[in-house]
Amino acid sequence: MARKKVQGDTKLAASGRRSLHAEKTLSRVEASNGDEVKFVYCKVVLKIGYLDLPINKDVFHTVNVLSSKWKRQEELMYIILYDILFGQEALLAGDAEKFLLQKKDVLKAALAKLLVRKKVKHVSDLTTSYKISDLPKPRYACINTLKMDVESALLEFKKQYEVCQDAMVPGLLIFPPRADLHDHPLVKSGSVFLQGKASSMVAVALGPKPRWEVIDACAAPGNKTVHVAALMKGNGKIIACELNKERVQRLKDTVKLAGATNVKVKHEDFLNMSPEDPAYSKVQAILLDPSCSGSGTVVDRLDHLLPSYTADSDVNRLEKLAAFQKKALEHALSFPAVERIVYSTTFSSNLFYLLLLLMVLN
Ligand SMILES: C[S@@+](CC[C@H](N)C(=O)[O-])C[C@H]1O[C@@H](n2cnc3c(N)ncnc32)[C@H](O)[C@@H]1O
Repeated sequence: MARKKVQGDTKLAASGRRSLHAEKTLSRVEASNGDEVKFVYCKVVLKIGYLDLPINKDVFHTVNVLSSKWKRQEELMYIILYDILFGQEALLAGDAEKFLLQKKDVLKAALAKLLVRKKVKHVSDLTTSYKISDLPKPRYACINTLKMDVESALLEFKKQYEVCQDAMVPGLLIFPPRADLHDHPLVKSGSVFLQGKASSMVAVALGPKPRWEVIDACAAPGNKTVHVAALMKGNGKIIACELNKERVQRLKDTVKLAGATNVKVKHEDFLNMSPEDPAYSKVQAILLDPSCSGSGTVVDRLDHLLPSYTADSDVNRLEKLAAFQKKALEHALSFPAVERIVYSTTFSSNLFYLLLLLMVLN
């Protein structure tokens, strides 16, 4: 069996801000390892740095250059604006980049005005002048299309909330920041799952076809498992693997509540699932959402305020997690029929990101 190797593009994962621009601009990356060319297409899907966002918003607000066409792609505009204002490399030119590049001088002038208005000299001072807590965060909920269609869910929610559909993730609804949906009947019945935008992109990025066999390698509590099941319209087969006994029960409960009958829950260490086992010979896709530091959500977690927190314990934990993630990714790559892997994790640099890599293998 040929062993697939991640080549070259792992640096995308680590290259921070530039890589975040890759979503719309990187279409094909080839990496050669002698006679093995395995990693042909890679896409970094999510990319909003919380700290840059308010600056970019203020700049756009000041210059008002976005036509309605570009407003519909606002997130992409923020990323390109980031590159124009703070990037160090030449931009790859698509239509969106060309459009904003024409406004480069106006945008830079707006940033200069913002510095004056905020009474700071440098952009780094500007960044710290924004408080994360000042950013209103919308609430998201993902419709379980195994139980309910999007229109019916919208009709129901609109009785109570101002709600709209997300432009990027089908079936994802956006609610106002303070909407509390935990006790909503549609949530209780498993027709809707409370899942943030980043998490909701994972199954969509995997893009499973209804007849596929899929492994969800680190599955509990199972929100992504049931999202994959819904995208497969309840057909095909999902093997949902979970190591932790208590969490296996949670996973089973989620699957049952969602009515996802094509999911087989396995209480096992993913690393012990043998790629040579005939039971997995037809597995075409793997969703890999391994335990991670959550550092990409550090602003919400506030771990550093815990009495047990020390910088050393954090480093130790990160090293262990990183070693596990590497093993798990290598293991996923060793399944013979796998064509697609989505690897999802959070990481932090001086900004905060969730990283989602889609690997299409041949
Ligand atoms: C980030 S959570 C997964 C979240 C899940 N994908 C979801 O969206 O609901 C990671 C899970 O992987 C499990 N896990 C950790 N190591 C594992 C291993 N070696 N094999 C299988 N599961 C593992 C953890 O117990 C945890 O439940």
